[in-house]
Amino acid sequence: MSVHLSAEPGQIAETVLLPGDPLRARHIAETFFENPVQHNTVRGMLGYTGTYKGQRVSVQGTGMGIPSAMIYVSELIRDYGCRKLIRVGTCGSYQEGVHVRDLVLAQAACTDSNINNVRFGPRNFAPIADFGLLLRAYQIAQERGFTTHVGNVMSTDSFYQDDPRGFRDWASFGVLAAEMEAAGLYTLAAQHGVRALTVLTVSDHLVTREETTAEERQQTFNQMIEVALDAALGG
Ligand SMILES: O=P(O)(O)O[C@H]1O[C@H](CO)[C@@H](O)[C@H]1O
Ligand SMILES: O=c1cc[nH]c(=O)[nH]1
Repeated sequence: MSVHLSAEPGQIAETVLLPGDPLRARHIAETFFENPVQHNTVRGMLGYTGTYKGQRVSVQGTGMGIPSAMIYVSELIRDYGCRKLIRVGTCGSYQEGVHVRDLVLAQAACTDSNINNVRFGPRNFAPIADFGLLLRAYQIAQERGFTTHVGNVMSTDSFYQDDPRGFRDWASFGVLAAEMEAAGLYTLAAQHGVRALTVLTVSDHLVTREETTAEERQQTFNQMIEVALDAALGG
C-alpha cells in the first residue's frame, strides 16, 4: 500500500497506462485487458491490472493536472517499481493542421507549472519522452494508418485561460496542443530513470472550435490505447 493506492506490493505491473479519467481506466481494463483485477479504488481513482496479448499490464487513473498526476506517478515508481509509464489522454489542438480525432505523440512538454522552477530555479529543464517508446508508437500508428503528429505539447495548470487567444504564442513556436500532465510525468521519469511517453487524442480545437462527439471520442481513444499498449509491450 502507498498513501493513495491500496494495491498490495507486486500487484501492479511494471508497465502502466495513465489516463487522467478514472472511468477511462475502467474502459481500458474492460475493453483491452484479459482477466482484469481492480487494484485501486482509493479516492475513486480506479486502477486495474491484467494481461494484454498475454503480457502483464496495469492502468491507473491519475486525475487532472500535474499535482494530481505526480502523486500517482511518484507512488507507482517508488512504491510499486513501475518502469514504463504511458499517459493516454485528451488534448486541445493549437494548430490548424492538427485535427480533432488525430493522435499526438508528445515528444516534449512545455509547462506553465511551477514544478521545475522549484527544482531548478532560473535554469530550465526540458521534459522529454523516452525515444524508444516514441519511435515504436509512431511506427505502430503509421502501420495502422492513424493520422499522427509528433512534437511539443503544452502541459498547462489552467484549463480555462484568462486570455483565450494566449495559446497563439505557443502555437507560433510549433507547440501542437494543450493537455495538463505530460511535463510532470516526463520530469519524474527523468528523475527516477524510468521510461515514459504521452499519447494523446485531439478532443477539441482551440482555433476552429471543433469538438468530438462522445461516440467519436470513444473510437479514437481506442486507437490511442492500441498504440500505447503495443508500443509498451512490443506488439
Ligand atoms: O483526458 P485526460 O487524460 O484527463 O487529459 C486532459 O483532459 C483533462 C482536462 O479536461 C486534463 O487532465 C487534460 O490533460
Ligand atoms: O487540457 C486540455 C484537454 C483537452 N482540451 C484542452 O483544451 N485542454
